[in-house]
Amino acid sequence: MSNSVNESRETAESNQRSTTPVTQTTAGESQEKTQAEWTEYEFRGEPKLSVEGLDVYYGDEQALQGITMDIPENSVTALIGPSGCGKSTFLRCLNRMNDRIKSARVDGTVELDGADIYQDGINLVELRKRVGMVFQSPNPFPKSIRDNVSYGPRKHGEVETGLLARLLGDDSTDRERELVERCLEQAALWEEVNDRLDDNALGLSGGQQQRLCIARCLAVDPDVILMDEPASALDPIATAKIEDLIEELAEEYTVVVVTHNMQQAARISDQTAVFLTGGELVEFDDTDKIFENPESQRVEDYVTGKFG
Ligand SMILES: Nc1ncnc2c1ncn2[C@@H]1O[C@H](COP(=O)(O)OP(=O)(O)OP(=O)(O)O)[C@@H](O)[C@H]1O
Repeated sequence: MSNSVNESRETAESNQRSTTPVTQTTAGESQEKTQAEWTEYEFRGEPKLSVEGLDVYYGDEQALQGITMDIPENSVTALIGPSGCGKSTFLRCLNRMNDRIKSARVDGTVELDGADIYQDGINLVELRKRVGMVFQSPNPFPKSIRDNVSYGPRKHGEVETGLLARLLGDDSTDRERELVERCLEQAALWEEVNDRLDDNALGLSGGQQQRLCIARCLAVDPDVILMDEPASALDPIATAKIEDLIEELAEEYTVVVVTHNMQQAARISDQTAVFLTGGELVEFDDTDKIFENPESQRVEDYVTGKFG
C-alpha cells in the first residue's frame, strides 16, 4: 500500500465511523487506537463513476446510507455483502434503473465522467446505452441470435435492413453483419454460434444465453457494464467462461459486478466494495487488501465466513 493511500486513510478516519480497539503502550497504559472502518480508496487512473452521499429509500425503509466511492475506469469492481445489504440497489443507481421502482427515492450524486446522471433533463435512453446492464438470469429475447445482438442498434436507428431500407437506400445489412460478428467475438460466443445466427436464442444453453446478453449489451457501445450476479444461475464451466470474459472486458470497459461468491470476487476483480447490513459501505479497496488484510474487523469477519 502506498504512503499516499495511508495518508488519505488517516485523514479519512476523522470523519468516518470507527471502532475503538484498545492497545497497550510500552509503559503499560491503555491507549485508544482508532481503526478506520470505511476508508478512502485512491487508485491510479481516472474515476469513471463518482458516487457521493448516496442514500436510497424504498418508502420509509432506508436501503443505502451515505455511500461515497469512486469507481475506476477500465477495471472490475466487485460489490459483495450479505443478502439484503443493498448491492443490487447500489448497482441500479448507476444507470438509474431504480427510477422504475415507484417507492424508490435516491438522494446524493452519481457522476459519470464528471457529469451528474441525476440532474434534470438527463436522457435516460442515452444514459442506459452508456451504462449497460446484465442481469442474474439470462434474458435473451425470443428472437434469432442475430436479432438479439442487433436489437439495440436497430432501436436507436443505427441499423436498418429489409425492403423499405433497401428502397430508401438505407440498407445496412453489411454493418449489421460486422456488428453481430464483433459483439459475439467480444462475448466469446462467435465460435459456438456463427453457423446458426438465425436460430432462436432460447435454444442456446444458459451460459451461451448469458454471453449473448453480454453481446447484446456491447452492441450499443457502452462505457460501463453493470452485472448483477451474472453467473449465479450457471454451472461451473459456464461460470468460468463468464469470469474470463469479465476480465477481458475490463480492458475496454468499466465493469461493476455484484456477486455472492467471494472466491469469484477475489478471482476477477481489481477492487472490492463490502456492503454490510443496513446499507452501509464498510470498506472499499484493492481486492487483495480486502481479502488478505482488511481494515475493518467486520469485513474480516465477513470475508473469513464468520457471519453473513
Ligand atoms: N423494489 C423494492 N421495493 C422495496 N424494497 C426493496 C426493493 N428492492 C430492494 N428492497 C429492499 O432494499 C434492501 C436492499 O435490497 P437489495 O436487493 O439491494 O440487496 P442485495 O444486497 O442486492 O440483496 P441480495 O444479495 O439478496 O440480492 C432490502 O431490505 C430489500 O428488501
